[in-house]
Amino acid sequence: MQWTLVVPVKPLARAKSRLADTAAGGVRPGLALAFAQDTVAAALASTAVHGVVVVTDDHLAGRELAALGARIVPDDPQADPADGLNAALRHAEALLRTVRPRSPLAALNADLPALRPTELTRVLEAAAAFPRAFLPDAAGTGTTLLAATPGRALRPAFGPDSRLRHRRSGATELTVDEADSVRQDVDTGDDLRAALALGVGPRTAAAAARLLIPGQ
Ligand SMILES: Nc1nc2c(ncn2[C@@H]2O[C@H](COP(=O)(O)OP(=O)(O)OP(=O)(O)O)[C@@H](O)[C@H]2O)c(=O)[nH]1
Ligand SMILES: C=C(OP(=O)(O)O)C(=O)O
Repeated sequence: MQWTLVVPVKPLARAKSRLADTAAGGVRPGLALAFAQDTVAAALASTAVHGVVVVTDDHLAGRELAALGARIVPDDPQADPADGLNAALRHAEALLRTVRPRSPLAALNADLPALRPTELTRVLEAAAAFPRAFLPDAAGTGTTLLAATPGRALRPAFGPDSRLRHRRSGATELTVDEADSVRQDVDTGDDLRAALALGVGPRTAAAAARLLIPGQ
């Protein structure tokens, strides 16, 4: 099964607020962009991925991620800002259904800088067995990937406690061995250290080196 992935990217100036104690305001946008670049590059390298659609209103992120091979669509201009992420995913899903109605679709967070293509392939292959399925994040309360096979709606419920909400929505919780890099989202300084220990992509490695080693 060849998946289309939808990767949501919040405007970089507002991104990664929970990393404030690790990265100052001036460097956070660049770090968030590096996470998204490494996530999208790894996703495009998965043999189970047909293409990546980035949903974002951020012009710089759109330009840089298009350069990697992603297609860019804007957020829903009518959306309630309180539900920005899920509204953006539903909007991209609706657009995609008109272009590729029979494609399996998965939403993937943009903050997975350690993502390995082979591990993503493993997760998508597991998801193919269920109408809707999701992967909990490393912290155990959130979600990093939500998948829907052809003919099924994603029905995204990302945000605080999304693991519970996705489970209650009837999606199957995936248990996949050797998929730590797909679970390791980065919201906090501890998450960033865990991702660095797993091994991050080149853009995050460069951005983190500037961050953690002053003067470099
Ligand atoms: N297109 C789009 N993506 C969003 C929006 N809000 C969040 N995202 C993306 O959704 C994923 C999870 O985002 P959040 O955890 O809500 O935000 P974050 O910037 O990663 O971190 P915090 O600011 O610390 O909450 C990331 O890939 C974000 O870039 C939105 O309003 N529009
Ligand atoms: C939006 C989510 O991700 P994060 O952990 O980045 O808040 C989520 O887990 O549903």
